[in-house]
Amino acid sequence: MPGAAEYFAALLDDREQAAMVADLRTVVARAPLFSPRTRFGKPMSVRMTSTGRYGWYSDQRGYRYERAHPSGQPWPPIPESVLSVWRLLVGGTRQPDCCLINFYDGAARMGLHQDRDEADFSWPVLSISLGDDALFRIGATTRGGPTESLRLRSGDVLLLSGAARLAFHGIDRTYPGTSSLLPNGGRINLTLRVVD
Ligand SMILES: O=C(O)CCC(=O)C(=O)O
Ligand SMILES: [Fe+2]
Repeated sequence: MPGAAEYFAALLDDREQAAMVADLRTVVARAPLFSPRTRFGKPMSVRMTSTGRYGWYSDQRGYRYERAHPSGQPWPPIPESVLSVWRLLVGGTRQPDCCLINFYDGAARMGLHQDRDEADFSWPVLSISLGDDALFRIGATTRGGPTESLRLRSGDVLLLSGAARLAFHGIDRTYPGTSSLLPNGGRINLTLRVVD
């Protein structure tokens, strides 16, 4: 893995994962999942919503953070079960402003991209995987370089900091049926970021 990408395999035990999923159920009831569009107007295969002061959003005007869900309601607060992982790995000096919730059904994927809609790249990006396994690919900070693949499993946590903060990364596929955490299957990824 490049630079300072840190991988914590099975950091969350079954009980912690189940508690997180219960919290996320409450979130999605208030701020339903939606399919953002790319700048070309094509709906993304991943459905998403957010919690925190900001939510990540995309449409023909491009990638950005918004203060409200598309419904107009503010995003729900980031669940404590999720914040505690940030405190453990990043510390308590600052909280994340956004926890993006990505939901992948069996066909969803995410192309190689950098996370660069934030103001200060000295804060890491923390990513939590729940549900079905996924094939994560990570490369260098320039497009087109060599990449490495890693199978992310439920309860795994990834921290992209330092040289890895701007590494290109994406999800090539998920592996349906590899986890029983989510009753209807699929994969959830939580991405915590400091925005401004
Ligand atoms: O699903 C993942 O593991 C990665 C998600 C991601 O890269 C993002 O939302 O920016
Ligand atoms: Fe990303």
